[in-house]
Amino acid sequence: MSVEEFLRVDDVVVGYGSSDILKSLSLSIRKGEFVALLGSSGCGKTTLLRAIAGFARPKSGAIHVNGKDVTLLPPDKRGMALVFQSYALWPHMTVAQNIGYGLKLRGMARADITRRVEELQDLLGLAGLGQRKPGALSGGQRQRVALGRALAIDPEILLLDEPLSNLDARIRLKVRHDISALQKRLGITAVHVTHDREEAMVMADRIVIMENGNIAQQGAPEEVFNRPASPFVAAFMGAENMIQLRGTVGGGHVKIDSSATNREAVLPLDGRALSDGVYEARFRAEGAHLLVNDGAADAADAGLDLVGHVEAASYPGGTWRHSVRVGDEILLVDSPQPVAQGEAVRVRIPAKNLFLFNLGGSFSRPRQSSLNEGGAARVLEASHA
Ligand SMILES: Nc1ncnc2c1ncn2[C@@H]1O[C@H](COP(=O)(O)OP(=O)(O)OP(=O)(O)O)[C@@H](O)[C@H]1O
Repeated sequence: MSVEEFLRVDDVVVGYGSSDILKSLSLSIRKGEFVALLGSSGCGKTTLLRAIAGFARPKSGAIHVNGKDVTLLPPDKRGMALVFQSYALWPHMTVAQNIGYGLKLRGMARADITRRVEELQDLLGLAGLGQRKPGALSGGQRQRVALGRALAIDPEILLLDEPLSNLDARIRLKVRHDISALQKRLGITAVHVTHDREEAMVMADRIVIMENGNIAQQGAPEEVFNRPASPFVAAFMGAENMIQLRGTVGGGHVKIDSSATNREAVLPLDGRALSDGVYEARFRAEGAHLLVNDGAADAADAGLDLVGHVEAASYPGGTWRHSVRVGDEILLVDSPQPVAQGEAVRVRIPAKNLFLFNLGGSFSRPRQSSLNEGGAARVLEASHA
């Protein structure tokens, strides 16, 4: 185990009954690192968190913390704390009693518990609320009490299972910030499960994108966002516009053949692993420019031009969003100005905003990634490590 690694998950297989959800998954996390597990519903994020916490026993593989094998240790012997989306606070206990609960279980002296609870209340902006019951708190305050209860036991590792998903948008931003600041200040290693891409981007040092019980890609937020390794990751990171192109590779460039729906383009390969053939191209609505199709020469910078017409425009705020028909595809493209329905347009995608992946076989319409199928509510243990 290298000094860098603090939490290591080695080839774990975890399943329920005969079906394996995590299929030989490995992951290592540095001390003090904040890792977000991101992925579509049912891909195994919570299962991984539960395995780390000790609530799901791997069929094979091992989990180490600071060099020690914890695979068979019960949850309360792992130096970890888990915070759920449902706060699971004791309704009959006060804020102070909830926060101090784990310490009482551990037999800490009453005066020490009082001191520690007060410290945590101050740290979490809950000073003065110690005698309230959870029913008399806002959602954000309740989640901070849950966090306080988790932190009271001085965990080395904080496991967060969508702790913000029950909060309204404004409070969510605040608690998001609070958790990040606290985690950095205390130097705790954190693993955070979320569906929310932006939340993962702003909170995490590293994002781990999961797909069907495997890791599809991991890296710093900007790396995963700007250099997705697969169509799935690109789509998951918001590049949901998808078209097919044909091209050839040579001299550090990829030459995109012209077609009924795109002009010829020569783009720098820029590290893309491509070979001649058919490509799945992906880009974000905000990554393209919408130009009235006036037949003007291409701009000097490398990019791809698609040709189509506007089918609809709406104003979600900030910029106008257009549905643009390009051949058989409907693409979403943002623009600071509205463009009228029926207008012929060019969709210009700068090379750096275009994600290209080789497609095996012939020129056909690939299956759309289904990112958020399912979504059935899960029932989690209302206990914490
Ligand atoms: N106790 C269980 N018994 C049987 N199957 C389960 C159990 N818990 C989870 N599963 C299944 O394991 C798979 C992965 O579930 P998991 O909760 O890890 O996914 P997730 O990525 O956290 O999903 P979500 O984002 O919806 O919370 C799903 O197909 C789920 O139905």
